[in-house]
Amino acid sequence: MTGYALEALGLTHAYGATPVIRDLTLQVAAGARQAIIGPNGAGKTTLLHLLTGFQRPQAGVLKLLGQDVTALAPEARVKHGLVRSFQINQLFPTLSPRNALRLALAERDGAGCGLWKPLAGEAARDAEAEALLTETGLHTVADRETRHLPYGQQRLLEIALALALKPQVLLLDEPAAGVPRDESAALIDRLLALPPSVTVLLIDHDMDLVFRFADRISVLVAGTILTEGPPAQIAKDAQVRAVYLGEETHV
Ligand SMILES: Nc1ncnc2c1ncn2[C@@H]1O[C@H](COP(=O)(O)OP(=O)(O)OP(=O)(O)O)[C@@H](O)[C@H]1O
Repeated sequence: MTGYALEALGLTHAYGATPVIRDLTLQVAAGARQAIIGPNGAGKTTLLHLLTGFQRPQAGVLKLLGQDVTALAPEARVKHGLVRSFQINQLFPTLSPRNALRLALAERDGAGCGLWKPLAGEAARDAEAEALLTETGLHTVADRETRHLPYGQQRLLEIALALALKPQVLLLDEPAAGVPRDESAALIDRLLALPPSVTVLLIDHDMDLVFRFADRISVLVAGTILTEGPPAQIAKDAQVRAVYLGEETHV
């Protein structure tokens, strides 16, 4: 065992003849709060697709808890514990957080349908749903229709749904994007309180969030990791500053 929850070793990916991810190596220690930042077009979305399995690398290996998962389909990676937070447009707008979580938990356990195993494990799942509601602070709005929730709470529900899948590694793709300022502090507090047993890899543009959340930052530029280290080191890195010079975000 290497002590890494997630390892991408020599990943390479091109769209047609254009290489977008170039011999990229990224190692995320078990229990880490690691972030990937990078300017527009650096390859963050492509990397996310390679990690989740929605795209296949042309070269390289992806390991989850030391096990090679490069050939696994997205659903199989989820079963192995690599989970990406759900996207808002995948939420059922008329379901409440409580019912959305119950549904996700039943689906996870293969109890979503089939009359022959009606209430199997239901009480345990209900208790799990309540725990997730409390953990994400959604217990106060547990029975409101999702479409009526403030946007920050909708994004928390995405994270609760991801946690329902019992991730070993949780991938967060811009979890605070579009969340109004007055709601984002509460969202960040919840992210900071995620269970320490879950390794988190955050991919984001939002420097306030990244620098508050991460204990390690990897800087992706032109498809490869330019540099990485603790936030204080990245903040004063001349190369990183040069990459962001002229952009609105300040490192
Ligand atoms: N499906 C595609 N076909 C061809 N080129 C693509 C495709 N998707 C992305 N690209 C190109 O690959 C490069 C990296 O894109 P990607 O979206 O991965 O970067 P990003 O860091 O997520 O960018 P942004 O921060 O702007 O979302 C860009 O030059 C982009 O134009």
